[in-house]
Amino acid sequence: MAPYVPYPPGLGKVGYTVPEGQEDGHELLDPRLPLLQRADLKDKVVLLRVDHNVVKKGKIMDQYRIEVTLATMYNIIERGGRPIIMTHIGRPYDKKTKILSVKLEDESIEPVVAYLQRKLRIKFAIPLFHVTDNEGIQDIDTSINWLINDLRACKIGGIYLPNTRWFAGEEDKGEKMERFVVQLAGVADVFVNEAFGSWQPHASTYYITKYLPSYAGLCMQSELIHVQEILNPKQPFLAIVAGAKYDTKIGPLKAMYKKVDKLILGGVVYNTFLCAKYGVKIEGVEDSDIALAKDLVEQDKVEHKIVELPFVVESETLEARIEGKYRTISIKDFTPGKEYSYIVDVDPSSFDEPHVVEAIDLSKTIFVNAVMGLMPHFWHGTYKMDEMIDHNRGAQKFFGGGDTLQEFKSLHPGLYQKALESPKYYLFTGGGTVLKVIEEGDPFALPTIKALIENGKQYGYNPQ
Ligand SMILES: Nc1ncnc2c1ncn2[C@@H]1O[C@H](COP(=O)(O)OP(=O)(O)O)[C@@H](O)[C@H]1O
Ligand SMILES: O=C(OP(=O)(O)O)[C@H](O)COP(=O)(O)O
Repeated sequence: MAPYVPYPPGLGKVGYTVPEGQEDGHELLDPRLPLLQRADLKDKVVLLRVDHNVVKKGKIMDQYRIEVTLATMYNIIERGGRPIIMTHIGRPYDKKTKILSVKLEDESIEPVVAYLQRKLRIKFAIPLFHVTDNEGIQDIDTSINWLINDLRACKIGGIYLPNTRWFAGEEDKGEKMERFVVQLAGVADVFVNEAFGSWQPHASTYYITKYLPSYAGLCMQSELIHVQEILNPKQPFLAIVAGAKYDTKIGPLKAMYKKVDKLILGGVVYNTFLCAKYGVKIEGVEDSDIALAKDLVEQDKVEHKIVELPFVVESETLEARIEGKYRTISIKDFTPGKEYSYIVDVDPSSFDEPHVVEAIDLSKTIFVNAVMGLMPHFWHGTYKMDEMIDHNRGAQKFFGGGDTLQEFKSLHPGLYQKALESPKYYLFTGGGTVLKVIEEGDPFALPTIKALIENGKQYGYNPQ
């Protein structure tokens, strides 16, 4: 049977709850993208990939990325679908060492499931699979069939799979991936991708679309619409990029450089840039990473778009903020070969420098994927940055990234609440994904979205 349902007569083209013509930005979606609203869900087991990557050390840090997926869950259940949900938490697989380490206490989905149960008052089952510390989970074993029977019989509200990155096949490109993805496809009838933040082509985000009729969820659609405002920004356009995920951010950052009028860097990204530009050595920054930042340095010698934050905080330890063991240093004192301990924050006073104030105040669009310092101890730079950005009342402000949103919320709860309601702010669930969209020049060229479009072709999706 065709995996698509016609639009119900007399009701909206997009969703059957929203009258035609009133859908927010629907015309900005690629018509080839199969939409959740068009999926035939009745009595189907729906494999739902979300980005609930909100757990650190066993605790939920910010529920936002769970909350924004509730509409899709409701939609699925209300239309007769039975959900199996999955997300990744953290980065258990180290690409450099190629070691997968399962941290059962720290990176389990259990806190997310507990939250969902409290919030929705329905029961979720978490299947138990054999897991080892360094090899993760090899297989979805057939014991899951008991739970699927219960799911179909509505004895449970949903199944929530273990952290997708604990499965040996999730980030593999070979036989392990093939086995995992076929097993995943075997438990469901339909796949829905709601994980805007998870653009990396892994088994649960990308390869799964080769096997099941696949659709974009409601939050995914909204993000794909809004990210186009960054592709066509009002100028001057300022991007502030910081944080720790250097390996996935550095490539897209170079594309971002071409798009912006000004760029401010912080976190590990800035440390690496400083090493590449000034020839200094900073503890923890690897030579291979510095090499990747060299292009940016060369490009900036010509275009001068990077607004350097002149004062940074050096600390002898990463463990805590210990009086006497950290100090503010000026990049004016950098000379080639000079060695520094960890650089863990930008000093808030950097944001009082006239060239920095001007870059922020004159911008009409500001994109922020930036935790400026090592949390939780070195929050001062991020705190000041958020204040300075809000000070520019006229600019359209886009914050994106799990940690970026989490810190924004915890450092400025009032401002964060205001941002949720304000037309001047938009909060993206993924920061790296926004950078990736800029690199691709098109949100529908994200690997995960291209896969959904391909899937639509395969199954004869017709947007009319
Ligand atoms: N100078 C620094 N050294 C080490 N870690 C840092 C530094 N600055 C920021 N971080 C860390 O970066 C993390 C956020 O990075 P990332 O995951 O890339 O952000 P996002 O989720 O917003 O995209 C935070 O946990 C923070 O502690
Ligand atoms: O936190 C995320 O991205 P983000 O740090 O860009 O917000 C997503 O969960 C993606 O995680 P990944 O970058 O480990 O694939």
